[in-house]
Amino acid sequence: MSFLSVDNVHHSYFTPKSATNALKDINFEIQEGEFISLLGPSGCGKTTMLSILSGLIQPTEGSVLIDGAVPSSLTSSIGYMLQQDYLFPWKTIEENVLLGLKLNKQLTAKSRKTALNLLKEIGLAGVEKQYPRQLSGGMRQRAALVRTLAINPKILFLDEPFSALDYQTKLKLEDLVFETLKSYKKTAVLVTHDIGEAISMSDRILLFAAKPGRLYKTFLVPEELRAIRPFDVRSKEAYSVLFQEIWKELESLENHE
Ligand SMILES: Nc1ncnc2c1ncn2[C@@H]1O[C@H](COP(=O)(O)OP(=O)(O)OP(=O)(O)O)[C@@H](O)[C@H]1O
Repeated sequence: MSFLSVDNVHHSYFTPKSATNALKDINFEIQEGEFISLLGPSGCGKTTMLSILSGLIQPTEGSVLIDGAVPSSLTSSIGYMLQQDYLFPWKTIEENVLLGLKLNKQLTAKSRKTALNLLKEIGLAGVEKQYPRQLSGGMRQRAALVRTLAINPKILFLDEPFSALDYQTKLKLEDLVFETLKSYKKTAVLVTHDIGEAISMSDRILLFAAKPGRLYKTFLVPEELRAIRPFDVRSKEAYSVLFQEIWKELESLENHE
């Protein structure tokens, strides 16, 4: 059995005057430890898919199972990393990082030590007593990642977590997040508009199309690219080949709109 399964999911948004078919006939599976990207044009249902996977909304039809259970956004088995870091400005980095543990009643001497060690591992030693405003955007996103990992979630949902960062910081953080998630053997689903980011971080890419939102095509990232860090992936020939292939599919989708 797969770690995560999506069976015949449909989702529509209803307003008094209209109904939007946001997702139609979605079926896919994810294995434990896999890194999957959801890629596609604006409005193809990526965010809706992520909200359904994380239990934030219920699909109009169909079902999702994660580790045998219906996902719930209220459990600590699901972690998020979003475009904004959502650190509390009045709390120190240490307090922010430990907050999830506290709220989930998981804060012990051991879990505290693990979280603070992770902060060091991720290059944030010495900022524990500082406030978010004293840190750069990239450092704040790293702190947000530690806060997410501290609760030891079974799966992480990453909703364009690098899109608000400058290009250099984004590339560095892609490497760091990739290496951290691989070393902790985490399953992850990334929503992105960036083909390069999807190829360099993922094991598989699910390309969605719009109107109605649907899973259009799946791309398996070649083994040789999966074994190396994202920055190095970008200089490989297999990367350029896959980039062109996905680009052409996106262009043909736009021409059919
Ligand atoms: N709360 C809502 N009410 C009504 N329609 C919605 C709602 N949220 C999304 N939609 C519609 O559902 C469709 C899918 O939207 P969704 O945000 O999931 O796509 P997306 O691929 O994440 O887009 P983007 O890349 O622009 O963020 C779009 O047509 C959108 O307008």
